[in-house]
Amino acid sequence: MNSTIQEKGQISIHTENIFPIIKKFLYSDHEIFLRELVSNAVDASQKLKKLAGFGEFNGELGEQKVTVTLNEEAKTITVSDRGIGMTAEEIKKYINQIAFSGASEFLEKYKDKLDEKGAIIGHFGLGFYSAFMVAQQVEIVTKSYREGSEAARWICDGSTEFEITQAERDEHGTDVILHIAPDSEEFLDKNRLRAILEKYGRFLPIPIEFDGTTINNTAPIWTKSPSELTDEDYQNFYKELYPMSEEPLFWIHLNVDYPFNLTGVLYFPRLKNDFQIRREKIQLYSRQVFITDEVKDIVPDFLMMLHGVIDSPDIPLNVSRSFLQADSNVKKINGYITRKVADKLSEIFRNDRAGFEQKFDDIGLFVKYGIISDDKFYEKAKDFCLVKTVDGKYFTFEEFTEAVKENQTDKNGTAVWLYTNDRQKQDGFIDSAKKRGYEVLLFDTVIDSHFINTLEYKLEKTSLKRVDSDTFDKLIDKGLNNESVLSEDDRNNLKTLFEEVLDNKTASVSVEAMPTDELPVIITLPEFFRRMKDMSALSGERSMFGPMPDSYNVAVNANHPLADRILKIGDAGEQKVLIKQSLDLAKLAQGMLSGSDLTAFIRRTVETL
Ligand SMILES: Nc1ncnc2c1ncn2[C@@H]1O[C@H](COP(=O)(O)OP(=O)(O)OP(=O)(O)O)[C@@H](O)[C@H]1O
Repeated sequence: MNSTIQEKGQISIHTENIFPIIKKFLYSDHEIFLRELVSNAVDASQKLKKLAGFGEFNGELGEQKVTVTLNEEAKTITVSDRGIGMTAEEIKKYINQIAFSGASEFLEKYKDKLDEKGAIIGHFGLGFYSAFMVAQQVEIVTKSYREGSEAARWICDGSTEFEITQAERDEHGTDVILHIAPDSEEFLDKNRLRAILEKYGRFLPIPIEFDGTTINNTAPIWTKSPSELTDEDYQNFYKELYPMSEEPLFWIHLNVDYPFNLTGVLYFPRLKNDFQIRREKIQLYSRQVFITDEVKDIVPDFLMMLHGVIDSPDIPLNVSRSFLQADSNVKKINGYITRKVADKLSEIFRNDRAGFEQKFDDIGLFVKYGIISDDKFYEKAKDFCLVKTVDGKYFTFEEFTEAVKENQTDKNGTAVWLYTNDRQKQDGFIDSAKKRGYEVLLFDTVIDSHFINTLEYKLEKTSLKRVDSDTFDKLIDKGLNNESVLSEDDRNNLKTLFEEVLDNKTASVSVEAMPTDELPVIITLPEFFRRMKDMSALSGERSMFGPMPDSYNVAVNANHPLADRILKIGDAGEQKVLIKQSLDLAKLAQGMLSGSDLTAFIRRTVETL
């Protein structure tokens, strides 16, 4: 080995010493040094393969792979490739100038954001110099692929001074040797290194060898053409990504190269009702290098319920997250993915309606979330989004509008869609609705209260009412008033009697002429207030609707024989008991009776047996 110093020099950069800043800046993410060095090694290998392909390199290509070696005793980590290598001149140009200026430019640009942890996607742009986050000295031993090149060694200890000497090396390629600093010895651990390599490099296009094994799949399915792939390939890849998950429902292969470059495979997981815990499963890659699985701001919120991989070199990685949302490529990418997802769902809907219905319980949450949050998605989804009745029948919006037009249009020409959010609790109300031939929809997922609002806003002349929000004649008010068998005086009397027993200022009492086969008293929860309450409960906010009192209506059926009996009963005590009993029955039907009220009700009922 020739150790005569050929050149010592000073790297000219503006920042006096950028390394402490690098350390501070990337404090939480030191491990990315390995991603940067391995990516450089992969790039160098691919460049040589390309040159050989063009006929510009006729030497021995050798097995193109990148090897990572850990030497715990010497406290070094070495990244080796058999790529294009560098001449001493190229080291000066690429490492001393480009890499250094790249690093200082990067820091210059983002130093205002030093405290904003994770502000920059994947901390891209730092490249080779990220080695100094963990190394006290970095050594490069390299030989260019060009014929007659001499090997060179570059050493730098993290100051702006470097040294270049001649070196011994038979084959073209580069070794980057990191002499790990005392405060970074955590990286001198085999398992830790393997974990980092698997995280960032599991789909790199050149084999990465570590500790005798290859850690990566060099040709993940998103880099292939859909025509080469079978369903099994997609399913296997899903298992590779998420070994613990259930099988996906279906998938979309993304592949576009104009006006931006993007490939990927997105999977529809079985979501059921738990969309919160399944978020952040999409992995973002840039040319097969893992960047992040926090794709918020890159992918529309509702699409984050999907799983899979997106690979795009056109997503700017060295900008802060707030910039990202405004980036025109990111906007276009969002639009493209949304469109592809909607098209896929539409295709399944058209080609296999039965299969689509079967899957809808799993994807309904996703489709509804999309409809709520994205107008463009709504424009497509309105034709395939389904609503389900309590009898298990599925309808599109248009089909349902048509199905209920005849029987569920009120006197103002508004179609009324009835729904339940709890078929057990609202069983009596559902039953009454069905007796009248009404269809009752089932809206019992976490986002249905938002979905209902969106539907009402989007659909023309349609209102949605929960089955227990009004008495049946008013729920769909067709303007056909039942005759009351009671006089007006009797009705007023009855109202006062009930108000006295009820003794609740937030509830209102009305006496209505209902069919005799309806219950004597019905408690309804007005749609508007109930919805406000539901929404504020869902958002968890203490909004202006904060802890709202239960507002409900008590409707006394004037035509029920009990009404007449109550009025005619001589004994005031007995009258009170009868009113109390009928009120409690109505509360019971609404699930509103509990605690001491329920106990008292049971005692009273037992006494009458
Ligand atoms: N293993 C290597 N073999 C050959 N050349 C290399 C190798 N590593 C680095 N280089 C050269 O050094 C240059 C600077 O590397 P650096 O990682 O700082 O930036 P980059 O790879 O160009 O960009 P990025 O910021 O995306 O990493 C590279 O462009 C390349 O020319």
